[in-house]
Amino acid sequence: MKTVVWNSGSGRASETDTLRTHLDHHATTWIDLSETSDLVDEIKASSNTPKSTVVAAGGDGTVNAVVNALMTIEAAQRPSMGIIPLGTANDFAGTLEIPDDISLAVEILAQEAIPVDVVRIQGENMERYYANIAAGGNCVRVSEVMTDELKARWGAFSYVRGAIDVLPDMTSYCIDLNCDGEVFQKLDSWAVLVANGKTNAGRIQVAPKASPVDGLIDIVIIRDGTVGDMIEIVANNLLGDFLECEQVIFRQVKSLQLQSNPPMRFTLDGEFVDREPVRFDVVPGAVRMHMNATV
Ligand SMILES: Nc1ncnc2c1ncn2[C@@H]1O[C@H](COP(=O)(O)OP(=O)(O)OP(=O)(O)O)[C@@H](O)[C@H]1O
Repeated sequence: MKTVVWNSGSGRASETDTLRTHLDHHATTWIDLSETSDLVDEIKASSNTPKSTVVAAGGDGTVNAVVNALMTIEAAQRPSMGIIPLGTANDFAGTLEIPDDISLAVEILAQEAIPVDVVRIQGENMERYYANIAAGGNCVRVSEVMTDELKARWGAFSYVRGAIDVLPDMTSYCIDLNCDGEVFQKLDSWAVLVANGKTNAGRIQVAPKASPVDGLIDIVIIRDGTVGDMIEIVANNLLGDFLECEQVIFRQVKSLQLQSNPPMRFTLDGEFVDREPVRFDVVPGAVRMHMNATV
């Protein structure tokens, strides 16, 4: 039994009809994320056994919504999860090596589901989950300047183009961190990434060593520096070894506590969160996902 959560606002939503032709014979319930007022209730009504599967047919925002709904279901009853990458960037699907081609992605749904980590994020009166990456600080400002027009014009380079726009006006955040007991105080920083998946903002490798099945979150802190330092980080990021840069702190941990002045805003799986997170914890193997078993 399958429930498909699709999203008429996702980048490749026009291909949902093709997906229907592949899945309709599986007695499938379809829920449009942008129409539903209570995704949790609808999922619980249609898929409430560990033998059922909830498929997120959309981008990272849709994956995020499904993960949060599934985490409200007791672990022993939690359905497995599949992903059909019908979004624009589909960063988490990329980490799980799920192909963009719909018929190939549907074939992956038949593979055995593997327990995948998710991350719990907490702040004042706020608790939620994400699958891929929480990006805070100036990354959020880059996301803000990334208009649809800029994305269409610059494609895969739109994030670099957005970073160049933000460069002259970067905010410096003074942060205190506790990474599994290792304490850092008053670090002047530009950005904090807390990663379960490897890529963000359109397949940019911001956490190349992250694995969603290792029981750890990858913390990447980009320290405050000069414009030259930032250009070096971006250039090394494109070449793939930026974790070695002097301006970068990299840790793999189970939990992170964070305080920032000024308060640091975050995006979770590409969507803005309105409250400041203060704690991140990996929840190992929380959701069984159909994926390429070699990941
Ligand atoms: N939980 C949610 N409820 C309602 N709408 C959502 C939710 N999450 C995301 N959206 C909105 O749905 C739209 C599409 O999101 P989605 O992330 O699935 O596709 P995308 O943006 O094309 O893909 P990607 O994030 O991979 O680039 C966005 O406008 C997003 O703001």
